Amino acid sequence: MPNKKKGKKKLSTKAAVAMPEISVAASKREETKQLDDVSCLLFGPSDGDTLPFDLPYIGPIELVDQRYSGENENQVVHGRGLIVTRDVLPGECLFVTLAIVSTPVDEVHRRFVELHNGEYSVNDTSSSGYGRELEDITESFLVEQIQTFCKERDTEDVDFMQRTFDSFVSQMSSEDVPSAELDVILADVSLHSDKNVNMELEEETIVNIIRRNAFGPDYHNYDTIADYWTKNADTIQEPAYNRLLGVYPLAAMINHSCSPNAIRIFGTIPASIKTKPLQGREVMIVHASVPMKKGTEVMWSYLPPTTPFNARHEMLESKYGFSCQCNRCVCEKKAMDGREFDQIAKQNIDDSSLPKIIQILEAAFISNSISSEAQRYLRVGYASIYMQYFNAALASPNSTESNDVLSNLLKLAMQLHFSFVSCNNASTEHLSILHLCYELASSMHTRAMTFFPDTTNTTMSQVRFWTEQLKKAHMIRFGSLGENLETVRNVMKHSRAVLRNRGGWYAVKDKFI
Ligand SMILES: C[S@@+](CC[C@H](N)C(=O)[O-])C[C@H]1O[C@@H](n2cnc3c(N)ncnc32)[C@H](O)[C@@H]1O
Repeated sequence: MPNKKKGKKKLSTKAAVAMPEISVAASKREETKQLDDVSCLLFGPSDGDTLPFDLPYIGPIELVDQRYSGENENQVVHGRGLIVTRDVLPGECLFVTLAIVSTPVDEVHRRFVELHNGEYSVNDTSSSGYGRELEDITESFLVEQIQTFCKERDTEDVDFMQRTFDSFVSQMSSEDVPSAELDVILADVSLHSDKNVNMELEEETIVNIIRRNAFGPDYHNYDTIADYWTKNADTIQEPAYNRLLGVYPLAAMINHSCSPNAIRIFGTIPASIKTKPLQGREVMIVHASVPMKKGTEVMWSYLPPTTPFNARHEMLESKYGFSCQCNRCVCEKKAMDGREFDQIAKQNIDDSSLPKIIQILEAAFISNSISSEAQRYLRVGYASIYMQYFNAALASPNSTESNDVLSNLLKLAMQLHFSFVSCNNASTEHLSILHLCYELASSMHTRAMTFFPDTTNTTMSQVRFWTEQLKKAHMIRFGSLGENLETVRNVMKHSRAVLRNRGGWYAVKDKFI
């Protein structure tokens, strides 16, 4: 994406191009009622055939363009981006946007199986190694779809998706797109196809656009999905996702921070609803994950938050072409200053050495007088080690030994939880930690009931504490979900099932029992 010049420019809000049924966003933006409950996009509308709100939903956000004005040469610029137009609280919905192209999971699965004729050389324990191949199939499928859109744009009856798509491609493939056209993306409606848009895109250009702007599976990576498919008799029973890769133009305007303030989930508009162009389409729902002051830029993380500093920088440079200057990076860089945390964390780790390594890490944070803010950021970067430790503790056979070990683990877990709250609140990895802590606490409670009945009050309050934290994190990520606690419970069950049974968050894929 071009970062041409520095400075910041707020865009004017022109009326949206008139589009039947769904062209409501820009012109009505000011009066739009805050959307709190998106559960109908996750579980279907209660009346079965109407959505209780218009889509796309544009909440308290505005698009800004930092490419063209040049006020301050030293200012860090991210190109185009979104800001909030008022103060917002965690869990508030910022927008719901529709995918303009996506790769339905059943079609990708069909191609994957076809390629192998249903035969794979895998063993039961290790990763199947088919992840890269699955990614290629998915990506080329998306390229095909985009090429089809490009070809069909000249026909008389160009539909809503094609117009939106034209607009998106024009924004992404040219260095010189006038700012005013950004309103089109914000409104999720499109330029008219007689605009000067180059649709003769090389495959390489499309792949570049996809790699920087399409959104892949949320809880998973391609390896875990390929593993699941190759080891489960070619079925895609109960997929936790309907598409593997999707392009959501408005979401593609969001810049990266390693300590983000927004979080996304995906949903599907039920096929049963009456509004035709929307039926069955994929949506992305974005919520604030921390409090934001009016004018703050909306940012999320392009990488798993558990990636340590050096690895994050390499990935952001090579894939997105920028060096991150977010608060977390600045803070961690200062704290690291020649210290070897990475070396400690990279030691040959087996289950028995985990407590020692964590002890050394924690001691190193303290002995080097690392600020508590930096400690939290660093801890999140090394969270995989903590997860491994908690998993190992859970996996150990029931014993009559005292609950002290588990209780110390929960103290550590608490620190990690608070670190996620101030660094990557309600992220997939945060939810994983919370599910795990809940299991640790339950396991402590079960042991206490059998061996230490005097302590069951304490252990029960631990279970309650972690249940509450789980609920809170889910309600930030998924929104208020109405007033129906059953919906919240379902969402918690869903994330737990995805993470636990279907090889979710990959850093814990081998265990998480
Ligand atoms: C998905 S796009 C985000 C929208 C982009 N700013 C634009 O104008 O199209 C990703 C690109 O935005 C820029 N970007 C995102 N986050 C950034 C950051 N923290 N610092 C510098 N550039 C960033 C990079 O050029 C990156 O390849």
